[in-house]
Amino acid sequence: MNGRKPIISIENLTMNYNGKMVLRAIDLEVYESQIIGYIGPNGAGKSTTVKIMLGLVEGYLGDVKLFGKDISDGDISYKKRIGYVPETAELYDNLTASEYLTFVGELYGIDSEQVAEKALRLMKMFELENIYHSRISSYSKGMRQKVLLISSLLHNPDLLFLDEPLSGLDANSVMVVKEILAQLAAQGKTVFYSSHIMDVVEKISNRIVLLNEGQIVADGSFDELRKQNTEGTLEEIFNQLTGFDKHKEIAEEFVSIVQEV
Ligand SMILES: Nc1ncnc2c1ncn2[C@@H]1O[C@H](COP(=O)(O)OP(=O)(O)OP(=O)(O)O)[C@@H](O)[C@H]1O
Repeated sequence: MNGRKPIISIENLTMNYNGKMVLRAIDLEVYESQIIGYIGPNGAGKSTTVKIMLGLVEGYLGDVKLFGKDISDGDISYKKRIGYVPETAELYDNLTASEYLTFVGELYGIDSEQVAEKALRLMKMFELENIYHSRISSYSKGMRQKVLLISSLLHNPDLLFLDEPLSGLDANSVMVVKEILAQLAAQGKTVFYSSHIMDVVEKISNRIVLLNEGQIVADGSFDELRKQNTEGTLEEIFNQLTGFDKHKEIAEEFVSIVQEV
């Protein structure tokens, strides 16, 4: 792609859990400034792919390179260039956001005063400065999500992995976060984004990768996917490419069981 080097380069990635093939020879190259919407049915293998890239899952076959270096070569310095927002995070409830974010920033080697100040400024942008010194246990779901997002960005990473990053956010906050991601990408950052919310993926990603049963079954911009498929929305393309057309029957049967009393 224009002679640029890929930020993520995955070749022939195969993963097997106790004899069950979860990833089947995936090839994927991701370039800077791309916002990848990584989608697929439950159990398709999305989290497994991300966890392998984060160095959290071993035992895979194939090659995974981040920033041009093989992640299995023992040098984990690449992790300093990565930010990660997991779907379900272990936030330390008994800490305040100030304590938590300072702690995370220090892990990334940022001076504690500097990180505390940066974290407070970022909290202010989300109108959370008043609770900066309150325990996270008192936060709402959306507030926690914002703290997680801030924590993933404190060290100004080049590659951001996000799992349902808009989960729990109100409509206004969604607009802000979508814009933040777009602007980060415009600055040359790469965003790898897993979500089940199709209309958000449709709008936010400049490239969509659809995984089904451990294989990539579609890869392109939303417009490209729409041209290749007869269906209109991303939700409909998703249904079509994953061979799912039973939502009405399933709902009818479900409701009829509910009514059996
Ligand atoms: N540690 C594990 N041990 C055994 N099997 C696992 C493990 N982790 C995941 N799997 C299996 O691998 C498959 C893919 O799981 P994965 O979590 O990657 O899917 P996903 O696409 O992220 O799904 P979801 O949309 O539900 O989050 C599933 O069948 C799951 O049961």
